[in-house]
Amino acid sequence: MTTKKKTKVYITRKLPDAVETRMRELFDAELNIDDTPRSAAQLAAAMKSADVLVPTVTDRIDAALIDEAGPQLKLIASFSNGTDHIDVEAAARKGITVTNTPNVLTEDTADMTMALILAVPRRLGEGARVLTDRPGEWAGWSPTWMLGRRIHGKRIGIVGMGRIGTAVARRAKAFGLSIHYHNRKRVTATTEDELEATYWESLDQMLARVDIVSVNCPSTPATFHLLSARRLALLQPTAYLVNTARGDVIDEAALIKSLREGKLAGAGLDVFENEPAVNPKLIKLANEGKVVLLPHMSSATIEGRIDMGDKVIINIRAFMDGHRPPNRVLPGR
Ligand SMILES: NC(=O)C1=CN([C@@H]2O[C@H](COP(=O)(O)OP(=O)(O)OC[C@H]3O[C@@H](n4cnc5c(N)ncnc54)[C@H](O)[C@@H]3O)[C@@H](O)[C@H]2O)C=CC1
Ligand SMILES: O=CC(=O)O
Repeated sequence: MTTKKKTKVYITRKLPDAVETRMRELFDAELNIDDTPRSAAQLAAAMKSADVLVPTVTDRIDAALIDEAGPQLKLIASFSNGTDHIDVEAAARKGITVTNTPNVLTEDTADMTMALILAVPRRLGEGARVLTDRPGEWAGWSPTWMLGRRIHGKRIGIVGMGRIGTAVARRAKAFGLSIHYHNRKRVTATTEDELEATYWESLDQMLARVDIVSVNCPSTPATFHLLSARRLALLQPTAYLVNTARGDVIDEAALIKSLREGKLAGAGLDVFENEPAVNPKLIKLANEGKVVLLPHMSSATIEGRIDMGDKVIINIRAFMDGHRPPNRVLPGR
C-alpha cells in the first residue's frame, strides 16, 4: 500500500492555534511559530519548494517572486480578504491559482468602520485620553466642553458598495444616517430599497454632498489615489473621512494637507499608505484630536481569524482534490 504524500503548505505568519493544529493534521505544514515577517528571500525559497503558499497582507507576492516559483507551486491561498499584495495577473500567467477569504471578515470590518464613523465626530479617542493621559484635568461635566458633531441625520457616502460597504450601510442606516454610495456598478434594487440608498455614478458629485465618507473599495490600479487631492478638495470642510480599506486608495499626503488646513473636519484611518510606517504628521493630527488612527485591526477578532483559517483550508483541500476552490480570485477583479 502506498501512502499519499501530504501537500506541502508554507504559512508565512502565526495563525490561531486551532487553525495551525488542523493545518498540521491535514498537510505537511511549515508554520511560523514566532510570527516574524518573512523576507523576500525567505518567501522566494519557500515558493521553490512548497505546493501551496499561504501568505497574508504583510507579504508582497510580486511578479518577480512568482516568476521564480518552483513548478510544483500551484496555489497561493491567501489568509486575507484583500489580494492587492499578490500579483494575481502574474500568478495566472504562471498557472498558479489564487484564493482569498471573503465574507467571514465582513461584519467585523463593518463594525470597526462604524466605530471610526462614531469615534471621530464624537471625539471618542480624545475624551478617553483626557482621563487616562491627563489624570486630574477633568473638572467635571460642562455644557461647552468636548463638543463633537451629531451623527444622526447626516449623509454618508460609501465608496465601494460591496460586502463590507453594504454592511457599513446597514449599520449607518440604523444610526440615522442617509445612505449614498458610489460603486463600479449599481447594487440590486432590493438592496437599494432596503437601505434607502442613493446611487451616485459620479464620485465627485457624491463627495461634494456628503458629511461622512467611508472608503470600502479594494486597492487596485484603478483605485490608486481615487481620493486624490482634487477629490479631497470637493469635500465640505465639515466632512469626515473614514478608511478601513487600503491606505493607497487615498492620497495620504493630500489628506494630511487638507486636515492641517482645516479643509476637512477629521479622519478615521485603519490603513496607511506605507504600513507599518505611519506618517508622523498623522500622529501629530491624532494628538490634536483631528484623526483617530488604528493599526490595521478592523478584521481582528478571534472568531474571524479562525473562520479565515477554515476558509484557507477549504480552498486548499478543494484545489488539491481537483475541484475549483470556492474563493478563487480572478485577474483583473
Ligand atoms: N482593514 C481591514 O482589516 C480590512 C480591509 N479590507 C479591505 O476591504 C476591501 C473591500 O472588501 P469587500 O467589501 O469584501 O470587497 P468587495 O469586492 O465585496 O467590495 C468591493 C467593492 O468595491 C467596488 N469597486 C472596485 N473598484 C472600484 C472603483 N474603481 N470604483 C468604485 N467602486 C469600486 C466593487 O465593485 C465592489 O462592489 C478589501 O479589498 C480589503 O482591501 C477587507 C477586510 C479587512
Ligand atoms: O486587511 C485585511 C484583509 O484581510 O484584507
